[in-house]
Amino acid sequence: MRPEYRDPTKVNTINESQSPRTHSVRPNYTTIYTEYRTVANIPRVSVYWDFVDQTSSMGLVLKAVGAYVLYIISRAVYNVFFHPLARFPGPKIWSASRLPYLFTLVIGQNSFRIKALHDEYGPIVRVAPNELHINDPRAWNDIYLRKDSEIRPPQWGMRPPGIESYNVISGVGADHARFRKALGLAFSEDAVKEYEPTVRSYFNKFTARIDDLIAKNKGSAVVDMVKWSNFTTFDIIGELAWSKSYGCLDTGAGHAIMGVLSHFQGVIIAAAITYYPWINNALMAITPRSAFEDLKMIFNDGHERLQNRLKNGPSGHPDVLGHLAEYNKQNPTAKITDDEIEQNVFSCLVAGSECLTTAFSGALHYLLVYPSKLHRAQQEVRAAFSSEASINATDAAKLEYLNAIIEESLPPPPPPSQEPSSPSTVVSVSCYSMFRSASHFSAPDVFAPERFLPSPSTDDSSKWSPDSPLNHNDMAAFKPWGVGPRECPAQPLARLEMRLFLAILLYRYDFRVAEGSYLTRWTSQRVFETWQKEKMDVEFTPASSSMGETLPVAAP
Ligand code: HEM
Repeated sequence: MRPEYRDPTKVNTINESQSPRTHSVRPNYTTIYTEYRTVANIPRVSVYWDFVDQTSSMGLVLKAVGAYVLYIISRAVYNVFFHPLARFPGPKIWSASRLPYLFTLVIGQNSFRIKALHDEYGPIVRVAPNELHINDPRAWNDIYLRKDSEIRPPQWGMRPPGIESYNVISGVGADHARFRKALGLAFSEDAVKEYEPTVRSYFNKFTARIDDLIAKNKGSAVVDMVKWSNFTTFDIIGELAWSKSYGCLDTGAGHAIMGVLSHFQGVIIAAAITYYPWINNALMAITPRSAFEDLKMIFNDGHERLQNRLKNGPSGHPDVLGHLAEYNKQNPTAKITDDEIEQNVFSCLVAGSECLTTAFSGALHYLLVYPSKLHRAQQEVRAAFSSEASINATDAAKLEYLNAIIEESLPPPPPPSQEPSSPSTVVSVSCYSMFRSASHFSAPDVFAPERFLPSPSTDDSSKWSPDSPLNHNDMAAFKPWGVGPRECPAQPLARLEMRLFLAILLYRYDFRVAEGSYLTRWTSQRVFETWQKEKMDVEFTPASSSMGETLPVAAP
Protein backbone atom coordinates (compact mmCIF):
# COMPACT_ATOMS: atom_id res chain seq x y z
CA MET A 1 0.00 0.00 0.00
CA ARG A 2 1.26 3.48 -0.80
CA PRO A 3 2.13 5.63 2.19
CA GLU A 4 -0.32 8.36 3.03
CA TYR A 5 1.17 11.81 2.95
CA ARG A 6 -1.76 14.19 2.84
CA ASP A 7 -2.57 14.56 6.51
CA PRO A 8 -2.00 16.91 8.30
CA THR A 9 -0.74 19.37 5.69
CA LYS A 10 -4.00 18.85 3.78
CA VAL A 11 -2.46 19.73 0.45
CA ASN A 12 -5.76 19.59 -1.36
CA THR A 13 -7.92 21.47 1.02
CA ILE A 14 -6.25 24.59 2.26
CA ASN A 15 -4.88 27.71 0.71
CA GLU A 16 -1.32 27.34 -0.35
CA SER A 17 1.31 29.16 -2.32
CA GLN A 18 3.42 27.70 -5.05
CA SER A 19 7.01 27.95 -6.03
CA PRO A 20 8.82 25.95 -8.70
CA ARG A 21 9.23 22.94 -6.48
CA THR A 22 7.23 23.98 -3.50
CA HIS A 23 3.83 24.62 -2.20
CA SER A 24 3.47 26.26 1.13
CA VAL A 25 0.48 25.12 3.04
CA ARG A 26 -1.02 27.26 5.73
CA PRO A 27 -2.64 25.40 8.57
CA ASN A 28 -4.21 27.21 11.51
CA TYR A 29 -1.31 29.13 12.89
CA THR A 30 -3.12 30.82 15.72
CA THR A 31 -2.78 27.66 17.78
CA ILE A 32 0.73 26.97 16.64
CA TYR A 33 1.84 30.47 17.47
CA THR A 34 0.29 30.39 20.90
CA GLU A 35 2.18 27.20 21.69
CA TYR A 36 5.30 28.55 20.10
CA ARG A 37 5.30 31.78 22.07
CA THR A 38 4.77 29.97 25.35
CA VAL A 39 7.91 27.96 24.74
CA ALA A 40 9.86 30.82 23.22
CA ASN A 41 9.30 32.90 26.31
CA ILE A 42 11.11 30.43 28.54
CA PRO A 43 14.53 32.10 28.15
CA ARG A 44 13.25 35.13 29.97
CA VAL A 45 13.30 33.08 33.20
CA SER A 46 16.84 33.76 34.31
CA VAL A 47 18.73 30.73 35.52
CA TYR A 48 22.42 31.22 35.54
CA TRP A 49 23.32 34.85 35.27
CA ASP A 50 23.09 35.25 39.00
CA PHE A 51 26.72 34.16 38.81
CA VAL A 52 27.85 37.18 36.80
CA ASP A 53 28.07 40.79 37.75
CA GLN A 54 25.03 42.20 35.98
CA THR A 55 26.22 45.79 36.25
CA SER A 56 29.34 45.26 34.10
CA SER A 57 29.09 45.47 30.31
CA MET A 58 30.53 41.94 30.14
CA GLY A 59 27.70 40.84 32.40
CA LEU A 60 25.15 42.37 30.05
CA VAL A 61 26.73 40.70 27.05
CA LEU A 62 26.76 37.34 28.80
CA LYS A 63 23.17 37.84 29.80
CA ALA A 64 22.18 38.60 26.25
CA VAL A 65 24.14 35.65 24.90
CA GLY A 66 22.69 33.37 27.57
CA ALA A 67 19.18 34.50 26.77
CA TYR A 68 19.75 33.91 23.09
CA VAL A 69 21.20 30.45 23.68
CA LEU A 70 18.26 29.50 25.86
CA TYR A 71 15.91 30.84 23.25
CA ILE A 72 17.56 28.75 20.53
CA ILE A 73 17.51 25.64 22.71
CA SER A 74 13.89 26.09 23.67
CA ARG A 75 12.97 26.68 20.06
CA ALA A 76 14.81 23.52 19.02
CA VAL A 77 13.04 21.54 21.76
CA TYR A 78 9.72 22.93 20.63
CA ASN A 79 10.49 22.08 17.00
CA VAL A 80 11.47 18.50 17.76
CA PHE A 81 8.77 17.59 20.28
CA PHE A 82 5.81 19.97 20.07
CA HIS A 83 5.72 21.38 16.54
CA PRO A 84 2.72 20.21 14.43
CA LEU A 85 5.17 18.40 12.15
CA ALA A 86 6.85 16.61 15.08
CA ARG A 87 5.28 13.27 14.23
CA PHE A 88 6.84 13.15 10.77
CA PRO A 89 10.02 11.09 10.44
CA GLY A 90 13.41 12.66 9.91
CA PRO A 91 16.66 13.23 11.74
CA LYS A 92 16.07 15.13 14.99
CA ILE A 93 18.79 17.63 14.23
CA TRP A 94 17.12 18.59 10.92
CA SER A 95 13.78 18.94 12.69
CA ALA A 96 15.33 21.14 15.37
CA SER A 97 16.81 23.75 13.04
CA ARG A 98 17.10 24.60 9.38
CA LEU A 99 20.88 24.83 9.62
CA PRO A 100 21.69 21.22 8.55
CA TYR A 101 19.50 21.69 5.46
CA LEU A 102 21.19 24.99 4.62
CA PHE A 103 24.61 23.50 5.20
CA THR A 104 24.00 20.75 2.63
CA LEU A 105 22.80 23.39 0.16
CA VAL A 106 25.91 25.48 0.62
CA ILE A 107 28.22 22.51 0.01
CA GLY A 108 26.26 21.36 -3.05
CA GLN A 109 25.10 18.10 -1.46
CA ASN A 110 21.46 18.87 -0.70
CA SER A 111 19.87 16.70 -3.41
CA PHE A 112 22.02 13.70 -2.49
CA ARG A 113 21.41 14.09 1.23
CA ILE A 114 17.63 14.38 0.80
CA LYS A 115 17.72 11.21 -1.28
CA ALA A 116 19.63 9.44 1.50
CA LEU A 117 17.04 10.66 4.01
CA HIS A 118 14.20 9.29 1.89
CA ASP A 119 16.04 5.96 1.69
CA GLU A 120 16.34 5.91 5.47
CA TYR A 121 13.04 7.43 6.61
CA GLY A 122 10.60 6.69 3.78
CA PRO A 123 8.48 8.72 1.36
CA ILE A 124 7.88 11.64 3.73
CA VAL A 125 10.81 13.26 5.44
CA ARG A 126 10.93 16.29 7.66
CA VAL A 127 14.00 18.19 6.48
CA ALA A 128 13.58 21.41 8.47
CA PRO A 129 11.29 22.59 11.26
CA ASN A 130 8.56 23.62 8.84
CA GLU A 131 9.41 21.62 5.72
CA LEU A 132 8.53 18.18 4.40
CA HIS A 133 9.95 16.49 1.33
CA ILE A 134 7.71 14.01 -0.42
CA ASN A 135 8.77 11.11 -2.58
CA ASP A 136 5.49 9.93 -4.04
CA PRO A 137 4.46 10.47 -7.70
CA ARG A 138 1.01 11.68 -6.60
CA ALA A 139 2.65 14.65 -4.96
CA TRP A 140 3.50 16.22 -8.35
CA ASN A 141 -0.09 17.07 -9.14
CA ASP A 142 -1.18 17.69 -5.56
CA ILE A 143 1.54 20.24 -5.02
CA TYR A 144 2.23 21.87 -8.37
CA LEU A 145 -0.95 21.52 -10.37
CA ARG A 146 -3.20 23.67 -8.29
CA LYS A 147 -5.10 26.23 -10.31
CA ASP A 148 -6.73 28.14 -7.48
CA SER A 149 -3.73 30.05 -6.25
CA GLU A 150 -0.13 30.65 -7.00
CA ILE A 151 1.48 32.80 -4.39
CA ARG A 152 5.20 32.70 -4.85
CA PRO A 153 7.47 33.64 -2.01
CA PRO A 154 8.67 37.24 -2.33
CA GLN A 155 12.27 36.16 -2.98
CA TRP A 156 11.19 35.00 -6.42
CA GLY A 157 10.07 38.52 -7.23
CA MET A 158 13.66 39.69 -6.86
CA ARG A 159 14.99 41.76 -9.70
CA PRO A 160 18.61 42.64 -10.34
CA PRO A 161 19.71 46.07 -9.08
CA GLY A 162 18.39 48.89 -11.27
CA ILE A 163 15.85 46.69 -13.08
CA GLU A 164 12.15 47.48 -12.65
CA SER A 165 10.54 44.94 -14.99
CA TYR A 166 9.68 41.38 -14.09
CA ASN A 167 10.31 38.35 -16.29
CA VAL A 168 8.68 34.94 -16.58
CA ILE A 169 10.72 33.57 -13.67
CA SER A 170 10.27 36.49 -11.27
CA GLY A 171 6.76 37.47 -12.39
CA VAL A 172 3.62 36.26 -10.64
CA GLY A 173 -0.13 36.19 -11.32
CA ALA A 174 -1.28 38.21 -14.32
CA ASP A 175 2.29 39.19 -15.27
CA HIS A 176 3.40 35.57 -15.29
CA ALA A 177 0.34 34.52 -17.31
CA ARG A 178 1.04 37.29 -19.87
CA PHE A 179 4.70 36.26 -20.27
CA ARG A 180 3.80 32.58 -20.52
CA LYS A 181 1.24 33.28 -23.25
CA ALA A 182 3.80 35.21 -25.27
CA LEU A 183 6.56 32.64 -24.77
CA GLY A 184 4.02 29.94 -25.62
CA LEU A 185 3.86 31.45 -29.13
CA ALA A 186 7.65 31.72 -29.36
CA PHE A 187 8.27 28.09 -28.32
CA SER A 188 5.26 26.34 -29.89
CA GLU A 189 5.94 23.21 -31.98
CA ASP A 190 5.25 25.24 -35.15
CA ALA A 191 7.53 28.10 -34.18
CA VAL A 192 10.32 25.73 -33.21
CA LYS A 193 10.06 23.89 -36.53
CA GLU A 194 10.86 27.18 -38.21
CA TYR A 195 13.94 27.62 -36.01
CA GLU A 196 15.43 24.32 -37.19
CA PRO A 197 17.61 25.71 -40.04
CA THR A 198 19.08 28.32 -37.68
CA VAL A 199 19.79 25.72 -35.00
CA ARG A 200 21.29 23.45 -37.63
CA SER A 201 23.61 26.19 -38.88
CA TYR A 202 25.15 26.41 -35.40
CA PHE A 203 25.66 22.66 -35.17
CA ASN A 204 27.38 22.90 -38.54
CA LYS A 205 29.57 25.64 -37.12
CA PHE A 206 30.45 23.35 -34.22
CA THR A 207 31.37 20.43 -36.48
CA ALA A 208 33.42 22.77 -38.70
CA ARG A 209 35.50 23.72 -35.64
CA ILE A 210 35.99 20.06 -34.74
CA ASP A 211 36.93 19.22 -38.32
CA ASP A 212 39.53 22.01 -38.36
CA LEU A 213 41.07 20.56 -35.23
CA ILE A 214 40.99 17.06 -36.70
CA ALA A 215 42.78 18.31 -39.81
CA LYS A 216 45.38 20.19 -37.73
CA ASN A 217 46.00 17.31 -35.34
CA LYS A 218 46.28 14.67 -38.06
CA GLY A 219 43.12 12.70 -37.47
CA SER A 220 41.62 13.49 -34.10
CA ALA A 221 40.38 16.43 -32.04
CA VAL A 222 40.16 16.68 -28.27
CA VAL A 223 37.68 19.20 -26.84
CA ASP A 224 36.09 19.81 -23.47
CA MET A 225 32.50 19.02 -24.35
CA VAL A 226 31.04 20.74 -21.30
CA LYS A 227 32.58 24.01 -22.47
CA TRP A 228 31.81 23.55 -26.15
CA SER A 229 28.24 22.39 -25.55
CA ASN A 230 27.78 25.57 -23.57
CA PHE A 231 29.24 27.70 -26.38
CA THR A 232 26.85 26.03 -28.81
CA THR A 233 23.68 26.36 -26.73
CA PHE A 234 24.51 29.95 -25.84
CA ASP A 235 25.13 30.98 -29.43
CA ILE A 236 21.90 29.30 -30.51
CA ILE A 237 19.69 30.92 -27.92
CA GLY A 238 21.29 34.34 -28.61
CA GLU A 239 20.60 33.99 -32.33
CA LEU A 240 17.08 32.65 -31.81
CA ALA A 241 16.18 35.23 -29.19
CA TRP A 242 17.33 38.53 -30.69
CA SER A 243 18.87 37.53 -33.97
CA LYS A 244 22.41 38.01 -32.72
CA SER A 245 24.51 35.19 -31.32
CA TYR A 246 27.29 35.61 -28.80
CA GLY A 247 29.98 34.43 -31.22
CA CYS A 248 31.36 31.79 -28.83
CA LEU A 249 31.80 29.16 -31.53
CA ASP A 250 33.64 31.68 -33.73
CA THR A 251 36.01 32.88 -31.05
CA GLY A 252 36.35 29.61 -29.14
CA ALA A 253 35.80 31.61 -25.95
CA GLY A 254 32.87 32.34 -23.71
CA HIS A 255 31.14 35.72 -23.84
CA ALA A 256 31.29 37.93 -20.74
CA ILE A 257 27.56 37.43 -20.31
CA MET A 258 28.04 33.73 -19.52
CA GLY A 259 30.24 34.37 -16.49
CA VAL A 260 28.15 37.21 -15.17
CA LEU A 261 24.87 35.41 -15.65
CA SER A 262 26.16 32.35 -13.86
CA HIS A 263 27.47 34.53 -11.03
CA PHE A 264 24.15 36.29 -10.66
CA GLN A 265 22.29 33.09 -11.18
CA GLY A 266 24.08 31.98 -8.02
CA VAL A 267 23.14 35.14 -6.18
CA ILE A 268 19.53 35.03 -7.31
CA ILE A 269 19.22 31.38 -6.49
CA ALA A 270 20.89 31.81 -3.14
CA ALA A 271 18.49 34.63 -2.41
CA ALA A 272 15.62 32.45 -3.52
CA ILE A 273 16.62 29.94 -0.91
CA THR A 274 16.82 32.61 1.70
CA TYR A 275 15.51 31.11 4.85
CA TYR A 276 16.97 33.80 7.03
CA PRO A 277 16.36 37.34 5.77
CA TRP A 278 19.86 38.53 6.59
CA ILE A 279 21.45 36.02 4.19
CA ASN A 280 20.11 37.91 1.22
CA ASN A 281 21.53 41.21 2.41
CA ALA A 282 24.84 39.59 3.28
CA LEU A 283 25.06 38.02 -0.17
CA MET A 284 24.42 41.30 -1.89
CA ALA A 285 26.95 42.97 0.42
CA ILE A 286 29.73 40.52 -0.45
CA THR A 287 29.01 40.59 -4.18
CA PRO A 288 31.94 42.54 -5.67
CA ARG A 289 31.07 45.96 -7.13
CA SER A 290 32.71 44.82 -10.34
CA ALA A 291 29.99 42.18 -10.68
CA PHE A 292 27.33 44.91 -10.59
CA GLU A 293 29.32 46.85 -13.19
CA ASP A 294 29.48 43.75 -15.37
CA LEU A 295 25.78 43.25 -14.91
CA LYS A 296 25.13 46.82 -16.03
CA MET A 297 27.26 46.17 -19.08
CA ILE A 298 25.26 43.03 -19.87
CA PHE A 299 21.94 44.84 -19.61
CA ASN A 300 23.26 47.66 -21.80
CA ASP A 301 24.39 45.05 -24.30
CA GLY A 302 20.93 43.43 -24.19
CA HIS A 303 19.29 46.81 -24.63
CA GLU A 304 21.44 47.53 -27.68
CA ARG A 305 20.67 44.12 -29.16
CA LEU A 306 16.96 44.70 -28.73
CA GLN A 307 17.09 48.20 -30.25
CA ASN A 308 19.13 46.96 -33.23
CA ARG A 309 16.77 44.08 -33.77
CA LEU A 310 13.74 46.40 -33.62
CA LYS A 311 15.41 48.78 -36.09
CA ASN A 312 16.77 46.19 -38.53
CA GLY A 313 14.26 43.33 -38.22
CA PRO A 314 15.20 39.65 -37.89
CA SER A 315 18.43 38.55 -39.54
CA GLY A 316 16.88 36.40 -42.24
CA HIS A 317 15.15 33.87 -39.96
CA PRO A 318 12.24 33.76 -37.52
CA ASP A 319 13.15 34.62 -33.94
CA VAL A 320 11.63 34.85 -30.45
CA LEU A 321 11.27 38.63 -30.69
CA GLY A 322 9.18 38.25 -33.84
CA HIS A 323 6.76 36.04 -31.91
CA LEU A 324 6.64 38.45 -28.98
CA ALA A 325 5.79 41.26 -31.41
CA GLU A 326 3.05 39.05 -32.84
CA TYR A 327 1.75 38.47 -29.32
CA ASN A 328 1.62 42.24 -28.73
CA LYS A 329 -0.34 42.69 -31.95
CA GLN A 330 -2.85 40.03 -30.90
CA ASN A 331 -3.14 41.31 -27.32
CA PRO A 332 -3.26 45.11 -27.50
CA THR A 333 -4.59 45.42 -23.95
CA ALA A 334 -2.02 43.10 -22.35
CA LYS A 335 1.15 44.02 -24.22
CA ILE A 336 4.66 43.20 -23.06
CA THR A 337 6.80 46.32 -22.82
CA ASP A 338 10.29 46.55 -24.36
CA ASP A 339 11.85 46.39 -20.89
CA GLU A 340 9.87 43.25 -20.08
CA ILE A 341 10.90 41.74 -23.41
CA GLU A 342 14.56 42.35 -22.55
CA GLN A 343 14.17 40.72 -19.16
CA ASN A 344 12.29 37.73 -20.58
CA VAL A 345 14.99 37.15 -23.16
CA PHE A 346 17.55 37.14 -20.35
CA SER A 347 15.54 34.53 -18.46
CA CYS A 348 15.52 32.35 -21.59
CA LEU A 349 19.30 32.78 -21.96
CA VAL A 350 19.86 31.53 -18.42
CA ALA A 351 17.18 28.83 -18.30
CA GLY A 352 17.82 27.63 -21.85
CA SER A 353 21.57 27.36 -22.14
CA GLU A 354 22.35 25.87 -18.74
CA CYS A 355 19.73 23.09 -18.77
CA LEU A 356 20.61 22.09 -22.31
CA THR A 357 24.33 22.05 -21.60
CA THR A 358 23.69 19.77 -18.63
CA ALA A 359 21.49 17.47 -20.70
CA PHE A 360 24.03 17.22 -23.56
CA SER A 361 26.94 16.71 -21.21
CA GLY A 362 25.02 14.07 -19.25
CA ALA A 363 24.10 12.15 -22.40
CA LEU A 364 27.67 12.23 -23.73
CA HIS A 365 29.06 11.29 -20.33
CA TYR A 366 26.95 8.14 -20.09
CA LEU A 367 27.53 7.17 -23.72
CA LEU A 368 31.26 7.34 -23.01
CA VAL A 369 30.82 5.24 -19.88
CA TYR A 370 28.82 2.56 -21.76
CA PRO A 371 30.47 1.88 -25.16
CA SER A 372 27.87 -0.77 -26.04
CA LYS A 373 25.08 1.80 -25.72
CA LEU A 374 27.13 4.32 -27.71
CA HIS A 375 27.57 1.69 -30.40
CA ARG A 376 23.86 0.90 -30.49
CA ALA A 377 23.00 4.61 -30.81
CA GLN A 378 25.56 5.09 -33.60
CA GLN A 379 24.18 2.13 -35.49
CA GLU A 380 20.63 3.40 -35.19
CA VAL A 381 21.47 6.91 -36.43
CA ARG A 382 23.80 5.75 -39.22
CA ALA A 383 21.22 3.29 -40.49
CA ALA A 384 18.42 5.85 -40.42
CA PHE A 385 20.11 8.56 -42.51
CA SER A 386 21.83 8.12 -45.84
CA SER A 387 23.98 11.22 -45.36
CA GLU A 388 24.60 13.78 -42.68
CA ALA A 389 22.77 16.40 -44.76
CA SER A 390 19.59 14.34 -44.55
CA ILE A 391 19.49 14.41 -40.74
CA ASN A 392 16.50 16.40 -39.58
CA ALA A 393 14.60 16.80 -36.32
CA THR A 394 11.37 15.22 -37.58
CA ASP A 395 13.07 11.96 -38.53
CA ALA A 396 15.36 12.05 -35.51
CA ALA A 397 12.22 12.19 -33.35
CA LYS A 398 11.35 8.71 -34.66
CA LEU A 399 14.60 7.09 -33.51
CA GLU A 400 13.61 5.00 -30.50
CA TYR A 401 17.00 4.50 -28.94
CA LEU A 402 18.22 8.06 -29.48
CA ASN A 403 15.11 9.41 -27.80
CA ALA A 404 15.39 6.89 -24.98
CA ILE A 405 18.94 8.16 -24.37
CA ILE A 406 17.64 11.73 -24.27
CA GLU A 407 14.93 10.85 -21.75
CA GLU A 408 17.34 8.94 -19.54
CA SER A 409 19.79 11.88 -19.64
CA LEU A 410 17.39 14.68 -18.72
CA PRO A 411 18.85 16.34 -15.68
CA PRO A 412 16.83 16.06 -12.50
CA PRO A 413 16.50 19.65 -11.32
CA PRO A 414 17.22 19.96 -7.61
CA PRO A 415 14.44 21.08 -5.29
CA PRO A 416 14.51 24.84 -4.70
CA SER A 417 12.50 24.87 -1.50
CA GLN A 418 11.14 28.17 -0.33
CA GLU A 419 9.97 29.72 2.84
CA PRO A 420 7.12 32.09 2.07
CA SER A 421 6.72 35.42 3.77
CA SER A 422 4.38 34.23 6.46
CA PRO A 423 4.73 31.20 8.77
CA SER A 424 3.75 28.08 6.89
CA THR A 425 4.53 24.49 6.14
CA VAL A 426 6.56 23.97 3.00
CA VAL A 427 6.09 20.81 0.97
CA SER A 428 8.40 19.94 -1.92
CA VAL A 429 9.23 17.16 -4.31
CA SER A 430 12.92 16.46 -4.64
CA CYS A 431 13.42 15.47 -8.28
CA TYR A 432 16.68 13.71 -7.67
CA SER A 433 15.12 11.53 -4.96
CA MET A 434 12.12 10.81 -7.14
CA PHE A 435 14.10 9.93 -10.29
CA ARG A 436 16.63 7.82 -8.39
CA SER A 437 14.21 6.04 -6.11
CA ALA A 438 14.19 2.24 -6.12
CA SER A 439 10.48 2.47 -5.21
CA HIS A 440 9.72 4.01 -8.61
CA PHE A 441 12.44 2.66 -10.91
CA SER A 442 14.31 -0.61 -11.35
CA ALA A 443 18.07 -0.13 -11.17
CA PRO A 444 17.62 3.61 -10.55
CA ASP A 445 21.35 4.36 -10.51
CA VAL A 446 22.06 2.56 -13.76
CA PHE A 447 22.00 4.50 -17.04
CA ALA A 448 19.38 2.41 -18.83
CA PRO A 449 17.76 4.11 -21.84
CA GLU A 450 16.06 0.73 -22.36
CA ARG A 451 13.56 1.59 -19.64
CA PHE A 452 12.04 4.08 -22.10
CA LEU A 453 11.70 1.52 -24.89
CA PRO A 454 8.66 -0.68 -25.36
CA SER A 455 9.24 -3.97 -23.57
CA PRO A 456 10.76 -6.60 -25.86
CA SER A 457 9.45 -9.57 -23.94
CA THR A 458 5.71 -9.37 -23.28
CA ASP A 459 2.55 -8.95 -25.32
CA ASP A 460 1.73 -5.79 -23.50
CA SER A 461 4.41 -3.50 -24.86
CA SER A 462 3.95 -1.02 -22.02
CA LYS A 463 5.12 -3.55 -19.43
CA TRP A 464 8.42 -5.31 -18.89
CA SER A 465 8.32 -8.99 -17.99
CA PRO A 466 8.49 -9.58 -14.23
CA ASP A 467 11.89 -11.24 -14.45
CA SER A 468 13.46 -8.38 -16.41
CA PRO A 469 15.96 -6.30 -14.44
CA LEU A 470 14.03 -3.26 -15.70
CA ASN A 471 10.55 -4.50 -14.91
CA HIS A 472 9.42 -1.58 -12.80
CA ASN A 473 9.38 2.01 -14.05
CA ASP A 474 6.69 4.32 -12.74
CA MET A 475 6.79 7.11 -15.31
CA ALA A 476 4.34 9.15 -13.22
CA ALA A 477 7.36 9.89 -11.03
CA PHE A 478 9.41 11.23 -13.93
CA LYS A 479 8.77 14.95 -14.52
CA PRO A 480 12.03 16.50 -15.71
CA TRP A 481 10.23 19.53 -17.19
CA GLY A 482 8.32 20.33 -14.03
CA VAL A 483 4.53 20.32 -13.63
CA GLY A 484 1.85 22.99 -13.73
CA PRO A 485 1.97 26.68 -14.57
CA ARG A 486 5.75 26.83 -14.16
CA GLU A 487 6.49 23.81 -16.36
CA CYS A 488 9.29 24.47 -18.86
CA PRO A 489 7.77 26.47 -21.73
CA ALA A 490 10.54 25.56 -24.21
CA GLN A 491 10.33 21.76 -24.33
CA PRO A 492 9.89 21.60 -28.14
CA LEU A 493 13.07 23.65 -28.63
CA ALA A 494 15.05 21.68 -26.05
CA ARG A 495 14.02 18.36 -27.62
CA LEU A 496 14.80 19.57 -31.14
CA GLU A 497 18.27 20.73 -30.13
CA MET A 498 19.06 17.53 -28.28
CA ARG A 499 17.86 15.27 -31.07
CA LEU A 500 19.70 17.15 -33.78
CA PHE A 501 22.96 17.64 -31.90
CA LEU A 502 23.23 14.05 -30.72
CA ALA A 503 22.19 12.63 -34.10
CA ILE A 504 24.81 14.74 -35.89
CA LEU A 505 27.59 13.84 -33.46
CA LEU A 506 26.71 10.14 -33.56
CA TYR A 507 26.56 10.14 -37.33
CA ARG A 508 29.64 12.19 -38.05
CA TYR A 509 32.15 11.09 -35.43
CA ASP A 510 33.46 8.19 -33.43
CA PHE A 511 34.32 9.37 -29.96
CA ARG A 512 35.82 8.29 -26.68
CA VAL A 513 37.31 9.72 -23.51
CA ALA A 514 40.53 11.49 -24.52
CA GLU A 515 43.73 9.65 -23.72
CA GLY A 516 45.21 10.68 -20.38
CA SER A 517 41.87 12.14 -19.36
CA TYR A 518 39.13 10.66 -17.21
CA LEU A 519 35.43 11.12 -16.51
CA THR A 520 34.31 12.44 -13.17
CA ARG A 521 31.50 10.27 -11.82
CA TRP A 522 28.38 12.25 -12.71
CA THR A 523 26.93 12.10 -9.21
CA SER A 524 30.23 13.17 -7.62
CA GLN A 525 29.60 16.62 -9.05
CA ARG A 526 28.09 19.20 -6.75
CA VAL A 527 24.69 20.74 -7.33
CA PHE A 528 23.96 24.42 -6.74
CA GLU A 529 20.58 24.63 -8.42
CA THR A 530 22.41 23.58 -11.58
CA TRP A 531 24.94 20.75 -11.83
CA GLN A 532 28.52 22.00 -11.46
CA LYS A 533 29.83 20.13 -14.44
CA GLU A 534 33.48 19.08 -14.46
CA LYS A 535 35.64 19.27 -17.59
CA MET A 536 34.94 16.41 -20.03
CA ASP A 537 37.67 15.92 -22.64
CA VAL A 538 36.33 13.95 -25.57
CA GLU A 539 38.40 12.74 -28.51
CA PHE A 540 36.60 12.90 -31.86
CA THR A 541 37.65 11.06 -35.01
CA PRO A 542 35.77 10.90 -38.33
CA ALA A 543 33.12 8.19 -38.21
CA SER A 544 33.81 5.01 -40.09
CA SER A 545 31.05 2.74 -41.32
CA SER A 546 31.01 -0.92 -40.35
CA MET A 547 32.85 -1.45 -43.67
CA GLY A 548 35.65 0.81 -42.46
CA GLU A 549 34.77 3.60 -44.94
CA THR A 550 34.33 7.17 -43.85
CA LEU A 551 30.64 8.11 -43.76
CA PRO A 552 29.30 10.79 -46.12
CA VAL A 553 29.10 14.07 -44.18
CA ALA A 554 27.61 17.47 -44.90
CA ALA A 555 29.68 20.42 -46.00
CA PRO A 556 30.08 22.68 -42.96
C1 HEM B 1 16.95 19.84 -21.41
C2 HEM B 1 16.64 21.08 -21.34
C3 HEM B 1 15.70 21.70 -20.33
C4 HEM B 1 15.17 21.19 -19.18
C5 HEM B 1 15.39 19.79 -18.58
C6 HEM B 1 14.34 22.22 -18.60
C7 HEM B 1 13.63 22.07 -17.41
C8 HEM B 1 12.93 23.10 -16.81
C9 HEM B 1 12.32 23.00 -15.51
C10 HEM B 1 12.33 21.77 -14.61
C11 HEM B 1 11.75 24.20 -15.24
C12 HEM B 1 11.11 24.64 -13.95
C13 HEM B 1 9.71 24.23 -13.80
C14 HEM B 1 9.23 24.75 -12.45
O1 HEM B 1 9.61 25.87 -12.03
O2 HEM B 1 8.48 24.02 -11.82
C15 HEM B 1 12.00 25.07 -16.37
C16 HEM B 1 11.56 26.36 -16.46
C17 HEM B 1 11.87 27.20 -17.50
N1 HEM B 1 12.56 26.88 -18.65
FE1 HEM B 1 13.34 25.07 -19.10
N2 HEM B 1 14.37 23.32 -19.41
C18 HEM B 1 15.19 23.05 -20.48
C19 HEM B 1 15.47 23.88 -21.53
C20 HEM B 1 14.98 25.16 -21.68
C21 HEM B 1 15.23 26.01 -22.82
C22 HEM B 1 16.04 25.63 -24.05
C23 HEM B 1 14.62 27.21 -22.55
C24 HEM B 1 14.53 28.49 -23.38
C25 HEM B 1 15.09 28.74 -24.47
C26 HEM B 1 13.97 27.10 -21.26
C27 HEM B 1 13.24 28.10 -20.67
C28 HEM B 1 12.64 28.00 -19.43
C29 HEM B 1 11.96 29.10 -18.77
C30 HEM B 1 11.81 30.53 -19.32
C31 HEM B 1 11.47 28.61 -17.56
C32 HEM B 1 10.67 29.37 -16.49
C33 HEM B 1 9.18 29.09 -16.66
C34 HEM B 1 8.28 29.75 -15.61
O3 HEM B 1 8.74 30.09 -14.51
O4 HEM B 1 7.08 29.91 -15.91
N3 HEM B 1 14.21 25.84 -20.77
N4 HEM B 1 12.72 24.37 -17.32
